[in-house]
Amino acid sequence: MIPTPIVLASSSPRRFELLQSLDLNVRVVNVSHTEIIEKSWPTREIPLQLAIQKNRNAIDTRQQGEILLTADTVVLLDNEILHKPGDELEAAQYLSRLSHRHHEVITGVCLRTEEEICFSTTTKVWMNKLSDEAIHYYIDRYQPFDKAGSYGIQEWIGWSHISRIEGSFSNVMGLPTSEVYQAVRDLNPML
Ligand SMILES: Cc1cn([C@H]2C[C@H](O)[C@@H](COP(=O)(O)OP(=O)(O)OP(=O)(O)O)O2)c(=O)[nH]c1=O
Repeated sequence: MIPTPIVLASSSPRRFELLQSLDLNVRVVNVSHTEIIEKSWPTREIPLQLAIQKNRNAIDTRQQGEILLTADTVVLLDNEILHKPGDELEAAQYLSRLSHRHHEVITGVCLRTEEEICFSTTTKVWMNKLSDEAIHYYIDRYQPFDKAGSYGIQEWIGWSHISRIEGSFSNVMGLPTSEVYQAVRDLNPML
């Protein structure tokens, strides 16, 4: 396999690990991006638009052949976006809203060389009932303030309280790996 160089403009350690698991050659560049959500965007399109916005705003240090990759993950519940919680109270509110029902996780991804491939992927997630005790235990121990919807499927709460998903697991963690791999191949036929 020819290691295609990916320039990851993201501060998410999960995205870095997931890309590395694809045996791709990844380097990370700093991001200092403020997300601006425009009112005209349909709710379900927000993660895609944010991924595109992050891509446009990233400081482009690409060498020839490198692919600039950006992404954005949100939780969608009752047509409302749950981003990262601002504090413990909001984290607890999000988790009690997610308890005992299903929701969607949408990740927008944007890859750019001379061409651009941008798309979004949706995963449905079924959360069991979360007691107040479980919610407070999870927030205290795992501090999920860097996670959309205040939870990590890859952490205790996911292993113990998520009964089912429909779609990609890695998408919930921040990157739909098989679709990213296909897009990388489409941009680089040498792979
Ligand atoms: C729902 C869920 C989200 N997440 C994470 C993925 C993302 O890192 C984060 C959502 O925040 P994002 O705004 O998508 O990404 P980020 O701020 O971490 O990184 P950057 O904008 O620099 O690329 O939530 C999990 O790790 N597990 C989960 O189960």
